[in-house]
Amino acid sequence: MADKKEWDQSQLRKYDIQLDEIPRLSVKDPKVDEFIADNKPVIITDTRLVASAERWDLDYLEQNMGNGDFSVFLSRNHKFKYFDDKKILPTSGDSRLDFTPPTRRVDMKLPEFTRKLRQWRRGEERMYLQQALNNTVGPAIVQDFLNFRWEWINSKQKMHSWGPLTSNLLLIAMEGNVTPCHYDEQQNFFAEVRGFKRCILFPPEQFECFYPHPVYHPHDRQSQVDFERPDYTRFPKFREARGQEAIVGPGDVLYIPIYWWHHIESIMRGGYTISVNFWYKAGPTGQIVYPLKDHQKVAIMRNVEKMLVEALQDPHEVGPLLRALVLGRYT
Ligand SMILES: CCC[C@@H](CC(=O)O)C(=O)C(=O)O
Ligand SMILES: [Zn+2]
Repeated sequence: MADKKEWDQSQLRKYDIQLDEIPRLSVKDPKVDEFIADNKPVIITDTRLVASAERWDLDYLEQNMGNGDFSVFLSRNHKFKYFDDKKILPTSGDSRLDFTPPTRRVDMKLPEFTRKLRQWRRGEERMYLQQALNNTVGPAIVQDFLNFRWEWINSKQKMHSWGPLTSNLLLIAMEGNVTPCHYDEQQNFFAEVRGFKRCILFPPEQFECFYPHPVYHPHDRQSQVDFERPDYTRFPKFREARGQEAIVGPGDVLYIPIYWWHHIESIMRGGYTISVNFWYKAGPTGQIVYPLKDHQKVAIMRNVEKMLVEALQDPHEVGPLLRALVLGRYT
């Protein structure tokens, strides 16, 4: 008898997007390495990568996380759209450059976070704990962390010539929380410890469907498209987006390839979720091979944008200059 499904479609938010399935492969399947080598998403089951965290729940974390401060983001809705506060320009009087942060970050001790989580009432700000695991956590958690299956993940890092591990983020989300569509410039092994998260991914070649904010903007790398209410007038190519989705559950590891767009939501009415990600810098480019890969073109576009903003100083001159350069000449 197939085990009862642990979630149903009513717990997923409704989007008008064409979606296929992300393949699920056992860690023993050699095809796993083909997917990683091809920078294609895959869910890897039975890795035991974070098995030592299986006992992590709010009580255990409360008792063992130590007395450090943890970064908790607060949002007045269910979206936690990342922004880089180092890119927020001083108020310039030019309203086009003004930025209103959609969330705010506070420091919390873990007992305060778990208490607020238990006492949360609709209408209150939602919370999302996002904290790099470091040595300020308690000794039991350090032990669990050291007991991650580092030999497996290190072998993947080596086999695929990735760069160094940059961080492991501990993610504790409330049910229904959404991290809107964005890409990262790092390879990511995304490990689900508790609860269920729906992950929707799109390849870098669909860049034109997602209209990311400009590189100088605090929302750099984040899509401007609101999946719940897409503005097809401003973002017509969003209709052409075609993604792959999967629901990750405890013990699943999702490979999110560098530069791939991803939207991740903790399913509604599924309780809080706990995830740990493993971000790696890209490996060395080595010999440039043509035709260029799509993510390389994204990197080139980023460099052109950065150079032009630097050279022109006024970001509003970038559009007109690029139009003058392209229209009637490269079109
Ligand atoms: C801050 C990182 C959040 C995470 C998505 C999620 O689990 O909500 C993600 O985007 C990633 O691991 O790259
Ligand atoms: Zn991400």
